[in-house]
Amino acid sequence: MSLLVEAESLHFTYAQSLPWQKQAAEPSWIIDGVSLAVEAGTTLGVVGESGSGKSTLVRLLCGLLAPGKGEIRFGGRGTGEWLERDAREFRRRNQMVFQSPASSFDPRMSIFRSLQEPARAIERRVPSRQEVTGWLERVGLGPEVLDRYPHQLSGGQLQRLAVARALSLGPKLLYADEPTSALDVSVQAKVLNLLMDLGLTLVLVTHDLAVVGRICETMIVMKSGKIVETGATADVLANPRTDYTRKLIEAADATSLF
Ligand SMILES: Nc1ncnc2c1ncn2[C@@H]1O[C@H](COP(=O)(O)OP(=O)(O)OP(=O)(O)O)[C@@H](O)[C@H]1O
Repeated sequence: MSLLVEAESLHFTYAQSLPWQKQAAEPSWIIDGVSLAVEAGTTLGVVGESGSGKSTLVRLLCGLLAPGKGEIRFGGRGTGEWLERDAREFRRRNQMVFQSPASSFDPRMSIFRSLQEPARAIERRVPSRQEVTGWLERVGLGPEVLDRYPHQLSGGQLQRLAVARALSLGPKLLYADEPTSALDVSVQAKVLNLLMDLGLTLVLVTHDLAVVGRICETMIVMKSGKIVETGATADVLANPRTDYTRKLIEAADATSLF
């Protein structure tokens, strides 16, 4: 067993007091003492009601936000140290796919140019058309999309392209924040199957417990910035220990399309 990500007693708040304001003794934390571990090659599901801190937690784990207290380690090394000494390598290994495929792409750039961007920015090189076409194969798209612009593609195609772009740097870990919630039901399953088949370590934020049941080995349930339940997905779903989780499961059963 090898742990890829470990977080210990993470705390975070968006509130930043100005120098002349008195610092509250203890701020109200948006992420409030979260500890977790993600084993390499597995999928962790992050669920919880709206505003419980799921997206904030993911942004902390992938280094887009810095914790107020606590520690995050990636491959055994603190993210602070990664970002100070090897920020590019850290970014290369940790990639994200966001909820809204349309806003993930610059409307003024062709898809070809957009897909070249991470390699230009992180690896300082310009990938060839042939190389980019190879990335498209992995997500089941043909080269005809390369000369199009985002508005000329469907949400499902754009989300596949967002996955292709995230994979272009050969990440170790993919964070996917509600990657299918902006998509039609008919294409949700396709994007999920794609994520499942990648064989990568995946942290998946979703409100859809049916999806977690299908593709995540372990899960955490968040409420008000805290983890209220964690464990093997099958155990948590079969024997929820809190009313909160039970209600999330009931709500999911009522709306599940799987
Ligand atoms: N940039 C920000 N500045 C200030 N507060 C924020 C910011 N982003 C999120 N918040 C607040 O932090 C809390 C957690 O938000 P977060 O987006 O992490 O929750 P979430 O569980 O992902 O919610 P959802 O399921 O609705 O996306 C919320 O109270 C939210 O209003």
